[in-house]
Amino acid sequence: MADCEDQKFSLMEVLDTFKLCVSEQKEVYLQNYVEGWRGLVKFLNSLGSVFGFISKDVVNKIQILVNYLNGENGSQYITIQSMVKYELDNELVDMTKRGRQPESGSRTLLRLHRALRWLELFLERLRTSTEDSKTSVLCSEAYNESLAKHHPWVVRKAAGMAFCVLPGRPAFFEVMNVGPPDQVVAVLGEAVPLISEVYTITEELYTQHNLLDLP
Ligand SMILES: CCCCCCCC/C=C\CCCCCCCC(=O)N[C@@H](COP(=O)(O)O)[C@H](O)/C=C/CCCCCCCCCCCCC
Repeated sequence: MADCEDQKFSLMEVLDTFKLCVSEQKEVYLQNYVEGWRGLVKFLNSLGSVFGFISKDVVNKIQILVNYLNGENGSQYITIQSMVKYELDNELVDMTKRGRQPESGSRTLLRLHRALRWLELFLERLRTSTEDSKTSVLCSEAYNESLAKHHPWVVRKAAGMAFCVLPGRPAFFEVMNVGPPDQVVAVLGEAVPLISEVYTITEELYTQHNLLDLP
């Protein structure tokens, strides 16, 4: 996991990983999903230690999923669909409160899934932003519309403080390593629907199995 902490972020790489996430049957490959998040963590790490508590949480969740993928039942974790089926069939998911199975793949992925919605909303705002837009505002609007409702006060407060030190839009665009702003906007136009597709497939799966409130 240490290697994903130092490498340079590339939006194109993240995009390519999310492209590979969805099969023709509209299943989501867990390995690619995790790789996509690894790429995003690189970006988070480039923002400095203020974002360390967020990065730590994501890395921890990635690691839980990687352990399942590499574990003895790894073949059940190839797609998000097979993971959910396997864990439900084998009563590996705590449905009402955290107990015997506090870190099932299904509940761990749900946390990243909620964060993916934040990402979708944030990138769409970034795509349609103007030169004088503030990334902290775009970020907190996207957060309040998605993840915030799942976080306690103290986490919301810490997140709000971190948003205040986000770099401005030009620095943000530069870190993406895509090229001039019009190219960044074009790539964001490609990225948002891809992320949205992964989000929608997962949301439908979790709705179908009544898993959207896993503790
Ligand atoms: C091209 C531009 C790219 C932008 C790339 C952004 C990269 C962002 C990478 C990660 C985003 C944040 C992911 C946050 C995951 C949070 C998961 C979660 O909800 N965890 C909480 C619940 O977990 P359990 O206790 O139930 O296991 C946990 O309590 C949260 C802890 C950390 C706080 C999370 C705050 C999230 C703030 C939203 C993201 C801000 C990132 C700003 C970077 C632009």
